[in-house]
Amino acid sequence: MTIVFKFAEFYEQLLEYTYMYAEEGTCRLWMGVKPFLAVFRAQHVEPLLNSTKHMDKSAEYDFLHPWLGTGLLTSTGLKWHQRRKLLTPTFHFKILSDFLEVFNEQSKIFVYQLRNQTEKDIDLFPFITKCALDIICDTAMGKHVNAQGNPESKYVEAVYLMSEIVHRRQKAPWHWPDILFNTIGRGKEHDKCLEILHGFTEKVIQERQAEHKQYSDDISSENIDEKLGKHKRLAFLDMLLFAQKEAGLTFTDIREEVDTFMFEGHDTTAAGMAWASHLIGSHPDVQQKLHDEMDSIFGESERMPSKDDLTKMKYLEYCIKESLRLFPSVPMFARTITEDIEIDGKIVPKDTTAVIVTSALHRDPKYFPDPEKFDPERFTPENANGRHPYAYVPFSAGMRNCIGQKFAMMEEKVILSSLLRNYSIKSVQRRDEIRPLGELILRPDSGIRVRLTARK
Ligand code: HEM
Repeated sequence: MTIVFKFAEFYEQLLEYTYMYAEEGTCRLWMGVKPFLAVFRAQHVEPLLNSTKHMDKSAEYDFLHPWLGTGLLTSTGLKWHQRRKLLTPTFHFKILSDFLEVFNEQSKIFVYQLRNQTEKDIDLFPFITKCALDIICDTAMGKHVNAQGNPESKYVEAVYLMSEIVHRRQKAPWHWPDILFNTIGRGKEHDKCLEILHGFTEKVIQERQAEHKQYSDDISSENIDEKLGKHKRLAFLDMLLFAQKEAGLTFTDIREEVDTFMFEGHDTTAAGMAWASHLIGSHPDVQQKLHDEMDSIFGESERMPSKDDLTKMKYLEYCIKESLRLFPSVPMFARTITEDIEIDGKIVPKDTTAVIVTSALHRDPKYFPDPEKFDPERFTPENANGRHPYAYVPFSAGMRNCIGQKFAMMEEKVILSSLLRNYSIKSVQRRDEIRPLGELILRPDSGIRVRLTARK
């Protein structure tokens, strides 16, 4: 199926085509002279993601290279394998437990910031975003940027501007060549942002490196308490610095991984929490169950959640999963097909870009009857059991799945549970009044407008 693609509103057009070709579960598109295959049925997604061959990211990710280099998200081949092996232990249970402290500290600030925002219509999205940003700065770099208290941060501004510039460039083939991007495009603005972003991470890495050096070379994850002080929490950056010698990481290697975590690790969770708040605030019956769940775990206590408490938040987990079904933070992602592959009985030639459209995939009525309905019960073990494993992939799947998914679920549970323990949420927008913008992340076009009421 060949379709000429307009450039404006890429995501909305793409979704229209997925409705038109719902029967097929795939459709071929052209962006300029470049062919794409959109894939949005579980059976067709499986051979792509469950393969060790089609693991390379498509050329559109190259526009992230100036900022992220070839860190875990954008790298391929041997480099990706080595990095993934190196970084996987970074997400092990013990470290995530340490991060719980950060999530709790930041959620306290988040809830505190909202205390003067009750009984009026507010946009919750910026509050959630800044909280997520503070969390990722602390966990990835061990750096407090205090975005929640200091909205003017140049670094914070640059993170947003850069994501926006990259996304616009991806959609505009006439800005793909560097020469055109730098002359008629936003090349100058891009480079200015880059200077701020790299300047910031470089400074943080240098400071942390100096701290490690101060205690000689024998510092490791085992003796860090003794060397850096009992209360020093480990950040991803510390893990990279520990591994630096053995893995032969250069300063730039470290910077690209830190930048990658900064990019992948906060906008995604912020969008997830914002959409979840909207859906919960639009479904009083669901919210009542959540309040009951929180009350049954915490009673009158104001203590912060422990790991065990988080495990008990089953219904909240179903709500988060159902929100990510309807509004997946990463609404599409792409692979370069590295050798001919058969999908739905047809050969898709090597070098085609396959775009997995999660937003459409997650609305297949075969697996999710009445797909637009927000129904957290879809994710109870009984209801999820036996569902096609590729029908729901908000964190992608296979070897290149999201390395941060446990971190993300934990963060979302901590922040949303704090919100629910302290406030009732009423959405003041209907779902059809919010336009989801399919940029690098799925964002609401005009924020998430709610009215909060204090519960205590
Ligand atoms: C709700 C939150 C999140 C969602 C929905 C999400 C989703 C995804 C998806 C769909 C991919 C695959 C992207 C692609 O193939 O282009 C991915 C990859 C990745 N994510 Fe996440 N993510 C989330 C949170 C996080 C967090 C919190 C971190 C880090 C702290 C993170 C780090 C990464 C990295 C490094 C990759 C690349 C993995 C690789 O290629 O080996 N993500 N994520």
